[in-house]
Amino acid sequence: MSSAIEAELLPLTSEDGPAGLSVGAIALTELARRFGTPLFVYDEEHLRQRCREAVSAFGRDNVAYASKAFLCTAMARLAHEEGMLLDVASGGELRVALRAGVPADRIVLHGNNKDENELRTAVSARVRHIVVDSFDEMDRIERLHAAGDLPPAQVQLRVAPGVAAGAHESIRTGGNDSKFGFGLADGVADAAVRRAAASSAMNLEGIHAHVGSQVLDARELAAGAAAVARFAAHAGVCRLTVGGGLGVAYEAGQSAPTFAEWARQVRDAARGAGWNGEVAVEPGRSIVARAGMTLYRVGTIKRIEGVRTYVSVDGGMSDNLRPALYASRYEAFLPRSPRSSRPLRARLVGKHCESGDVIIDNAALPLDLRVSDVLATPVTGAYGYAMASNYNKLLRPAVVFVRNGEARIVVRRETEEDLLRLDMDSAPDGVVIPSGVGRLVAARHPGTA
Ligand SMILES: Cc1ncc(COP(=O)(O)O)c(C=O)c1O
Ligand SMILES: N[C@@H](CCCC[NH3+])C(=O)O
Repeated sequence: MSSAIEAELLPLTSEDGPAGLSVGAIALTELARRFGTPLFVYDEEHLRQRCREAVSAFGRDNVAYASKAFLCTAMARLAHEEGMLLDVASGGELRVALRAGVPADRIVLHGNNKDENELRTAVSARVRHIVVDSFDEMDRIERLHAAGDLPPAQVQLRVAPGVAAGAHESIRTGGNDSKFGFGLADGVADAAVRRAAASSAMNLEGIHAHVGSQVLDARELAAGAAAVARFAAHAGVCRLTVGGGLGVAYEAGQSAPTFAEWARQVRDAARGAGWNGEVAVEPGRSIVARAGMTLYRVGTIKRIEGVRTYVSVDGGMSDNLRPALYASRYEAFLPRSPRSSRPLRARLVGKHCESGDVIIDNAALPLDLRVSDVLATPVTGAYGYAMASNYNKLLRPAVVFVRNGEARIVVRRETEEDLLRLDMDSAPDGVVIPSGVGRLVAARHPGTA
């Protein structure tokens, strides 16, 4: 644990040079200087390579990038250019994908509680298919169809196969006790197939399931695939989607299956269960996690004799919620000296007013770490920016793509003006109205107290 950061945790174009670690042929310290911190940096070449590997393992029409892991128009465009479909899980994600120019027939819509607007937008845009999650959603699709001139929706049915996997309880989805999908165990999935097949508002093309996320053993994904494949074969549909879930290494010593291994395992499992068609997947984390890292600046180092050392950086749980939510582990290193050994033990924390604002408990760090150093946490490309918040009114970081010596901001850093723009009681110049706010609200919104 005192050794230098492992190359397997860094983006593919990482190189050690006189200015320290570079990604996409730009030194990370230079990126921090130019764009400020905290900063999300993505290796564009790495992103593209992961997309290509996934497409080559599963086939162009069988792999959708699960955009919930990280989405902006640049990412949507990149995944589309590399031949992937795009999985969106809300009207907002759908909007970004369409704005990026991804054709609707390369987009699939998910969600356990899609509202009428989301469904109307998806059906009228003619997305490739909608993954239907409940009978209430079928009611909505039928109402929309009956009310207007919308075509029948192309649908797959999400089932809960009774197989759950994943690194934490909160990210396991496929069990019988799940908010997602029609249960196989209680026969509800059979009823859903009968209803969808009989409805003139839906064209039932397939069965879908997703057992969970951050799964490092492909056999667990294969077990889920077998359960859902058996059902799909019996349902007589022509498409089978087994979701995402392939894990990544976050710490030294971990390893994850390749896309080719995942493909082999789920295909064999599906075939063994009587499914003769193709198998589609929706990887999110495994496309983007290792391509991205976060750069912070160290602000304070507090040594408590006989207790521990705290190292505070300028971000925290607002840009990486995963440690607080799932006890997820990360590593950290100094981009100025990536080969340094890391014998110092410290709790790496953020700047939020909360003791649980821990990025890495017991982090391994170099002894010469000092205030104002740029510190990097690798493998933050998935569900970092995507789950970022404004807690304590911190500003969401900028996101930069780097490639061949060029860096481009794909999402700009939030500004205080952005925050105030949503605040209905702040004056136009950003000065908060000091008194009478309650009366003002009442006058603007009749009916409020
Ligand atoms: C339906 C569905 N597909 C795909 C994914 C992507 O999962 P992952 O990022 O683990 O690959 C998820 C999230 O876990 C999901 O719920
Ligand atoms: N947000 C989770 C994964 C959820 C996957 C989406 N179904 C994570 O950060 O690991």
